[in-house]
Amino acid sequence: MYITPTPHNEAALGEIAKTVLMPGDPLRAKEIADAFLEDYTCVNTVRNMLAFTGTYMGKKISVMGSGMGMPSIGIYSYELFHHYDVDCIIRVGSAGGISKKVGLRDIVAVMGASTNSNYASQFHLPGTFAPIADFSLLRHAVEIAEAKGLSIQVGNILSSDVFYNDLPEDSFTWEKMGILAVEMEAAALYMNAARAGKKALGLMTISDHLATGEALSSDERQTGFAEMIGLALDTAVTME
Ligand SMILES: O=P(O)(O)O[C@H]1O[C@H](CO)[C@@H](O)[C@H]1O
Ligand SMILES: O=c1cc[nH]c(=O)[nH]1
Repeated sequence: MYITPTPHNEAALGEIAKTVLMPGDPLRAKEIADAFLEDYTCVNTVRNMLAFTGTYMGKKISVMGSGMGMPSIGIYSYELFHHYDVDCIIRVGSAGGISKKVGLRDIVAVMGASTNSNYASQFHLPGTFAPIADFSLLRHAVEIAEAKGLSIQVGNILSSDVFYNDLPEDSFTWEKMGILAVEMEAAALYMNAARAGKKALGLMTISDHLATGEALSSDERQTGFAEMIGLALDTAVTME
């Protein structure tokens, strides 16, 4: 049974599309709607976690902020999957490079999301869960990126509960396991999708590199993110 609105989302059932793009920043959701969607309306303003629904290449698409961190995306993605009958969420975020294999502006398609969070404990599993992307979404995104000539890496990332780590060198401990980059939401999104029997994918643009200290300027982030958003939208449309 779908119960809307929720404590965090004032949209009515049907006002949110089956596919939702989720950046961490709700203002980026507005920028995405402005730049990519046609005939869009704002369907949520609760807590300023803005959500917009419009069309892209004739297909109904929503874009909504997730907030930062796993508790936040945990709430919003749960409600989208369970209360709004959303089928597919594509997280579009920034990430800090850990591996030398990734450089600034690269897009990382998140095949697996390792984590230092205990988000999975709620599922009472007799072991360790491996949060992974929906394969069909991942495959389409990689094929489209390659056709567009985008610089894309596919692999495992770290979804971290902390941005400011008291032991910054911890990040590099993950590198020996092939971790490409660090962000703060994908693992919870993938777990919620798995539990709901729905689809999720994370696409990240490398905005800074922990090993080199390099960081994109705000203008460069804008351009880089536009490539990632276009990729996410083209993937969403192809999946229909
Ligand atoms: O750019 P977004 O999507 O917010 O993602 C990254 O940026 C935030 C930290 O600055 C965290 O949410 C992290 O996951
Ligand atoms: O979570 C994040 C996102 C971008 N850059 C980082 O270093 N960490």
